[in-house]
Amino acid sequence: MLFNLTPEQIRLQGLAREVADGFVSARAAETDRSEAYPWDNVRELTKAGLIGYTIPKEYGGAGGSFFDAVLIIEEMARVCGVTGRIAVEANMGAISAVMRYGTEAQKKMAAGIVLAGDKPAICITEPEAGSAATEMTTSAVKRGDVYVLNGKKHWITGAGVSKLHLVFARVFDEAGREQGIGGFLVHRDDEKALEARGFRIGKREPTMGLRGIPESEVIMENHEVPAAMALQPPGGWHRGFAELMNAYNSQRVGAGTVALGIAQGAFEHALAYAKQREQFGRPIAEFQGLQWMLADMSVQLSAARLALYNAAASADPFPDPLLAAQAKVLASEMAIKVTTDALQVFGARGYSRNLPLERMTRDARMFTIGGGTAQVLRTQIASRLLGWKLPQARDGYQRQAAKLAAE
Ligand SMILES: CC(C)(COP(=O)(O)OP(=O)(O)OC[C@H]1O[C@@H](n2cnc3c(N)ncnc32)[C@H](O)[C@@H]1OP(=O)(O)O)[C@@H](O)C(=O)NCCC(=O)NCCSC(=O)CCS(=O)O
Ligand SMILES: Cc1cc2nc3c(=O)[nH]c(=O)nc-3n(C[C@H](O)[C@H](O)[C@H](O)COP(=O)(O)OP(=O)(O)OC[C@H]3O[C@@H](n4cnc5c(N)ncnc54)[C@H](O)[C@@H]3O)c2cc1C
Repeated sequence: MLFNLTPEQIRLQGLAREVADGFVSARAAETDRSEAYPWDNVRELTKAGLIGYTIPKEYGGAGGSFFDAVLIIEEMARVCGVTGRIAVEANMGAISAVMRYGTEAQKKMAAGIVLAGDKPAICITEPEAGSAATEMTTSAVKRGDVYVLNGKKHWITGAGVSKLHLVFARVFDEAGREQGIGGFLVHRDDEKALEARGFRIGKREPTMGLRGIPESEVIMENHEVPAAMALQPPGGWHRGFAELMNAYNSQRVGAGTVALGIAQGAFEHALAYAKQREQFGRPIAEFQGLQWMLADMSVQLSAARLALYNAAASADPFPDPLLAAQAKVLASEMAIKVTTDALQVFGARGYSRNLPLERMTRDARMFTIGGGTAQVLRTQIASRLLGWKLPQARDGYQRQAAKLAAE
């Protein structure tokens, strides 16, 4: 075993499994069917201390590591992908960026919101800036002691249920000069009041899987954010995007872990069913065709788990970008294959909505897209392996040369 869990981690994993198997599992099918946010699960996780587990002790959390969070997430996702994703955003991504880069006041505010049961929303993607996130046009213009935000984000996980939002925007100073990309904290405590101040939730996407959590637009029209709520990483605005994305690597590992958990859950169902279902007068597990499928599933699960654990353990303070991207590509592609094969083991029953296999297959499909597509992450991996910048815009290399010449 490459990773020996500490006694505390074994306890944490056991607690997470108890909550997952004892409470979350029973509500997973209904969460998918109703497409309603599973507030009961959130309450149960909050009660167990699994929401905001990575928040430092001085701000009221357990001071857990990203590795600890991965243990929690895998257990939740094994039975319910949506709850796995909630555990990601309540421990990684936006909250981890605030806890690292925020002012005292920002940290206290964010910790209080999350520990009360909120899963923050991270608002990066725009209709015209998906993979090309640096082409975002949402602007934050300084005016006295506020920043005025204008723009539209879409596919924002939890928009409409989340209270804390970390909005990425292009920053301009009072003279209209561009400074870089930064983060802005918006607390949606009073929905109506915030709407009146130009921050509203737009239309919800009807999604293929992970249906219990909304994916919606976030629209900002002259929304004023106090300058005290600007999240400026230490390198300043011009390093803002790079440093915020560095924090985001934690969420990439988290997303990969949800994929792992879903696949692990599907595999466990398939293993049990193969021993129980009989055809030709014997258990289908006696057929070598299925034995090798089960063996391959376990091989892929082990590889993805090791890559994710390794990426999580590399955190200093955030997971290494290369390890995070490699682990997410491996886990997300593995989960599509493993859930599909697990469904196959069930034959027609797997295709029925009466069993969880079809839900797991739909849920697993997201992870080669959200959090950076598998294609874009491969380019990031290649860039770091080669030690080269690999600009993707047609004039990228010319722009790079001009920038170097100007420096
Ligand atoms: C980074 C990209 C948007 C490509 O854009 P560019 O080619 O314009 O940018 P780069 O020159 O590659 O990067 C600029 C700067 O940032 C640094 N960077 C970029 N990514 C990382 C990272 N992950 N970790 C650390 N640093 C990073 C990069 O090194 C550059 O810095 P230097 O100038 O070299 O010092 C594109 O590749 C990309 O990542 N697109 C995907 C966007 C994405 O992931 N969106 C996620 C939205 S949230 C979400 O989907 C939630 C779903 S979930 O399941 O949780
Ligand atoms: C369920 C779900 C939840 C999400 N949650 C959030 C969230 O909470 N917050 C948030 O900000 N965003 C979120 N997203 C958005 C997600 O980050 C984007 O979908 C993703 O970054 C890709 O952008 P896009 O969908 O616009 O695809 P595009 O960028 O339009 O890509 C389309 C296709 O082209 C390929 N492609 C694009 N550029 C390249 C390239 N240079 N090289 C090779 N191939 C390329 C892509 O891989 C993809 O196959 C979520 C998405 C999903 C599906």
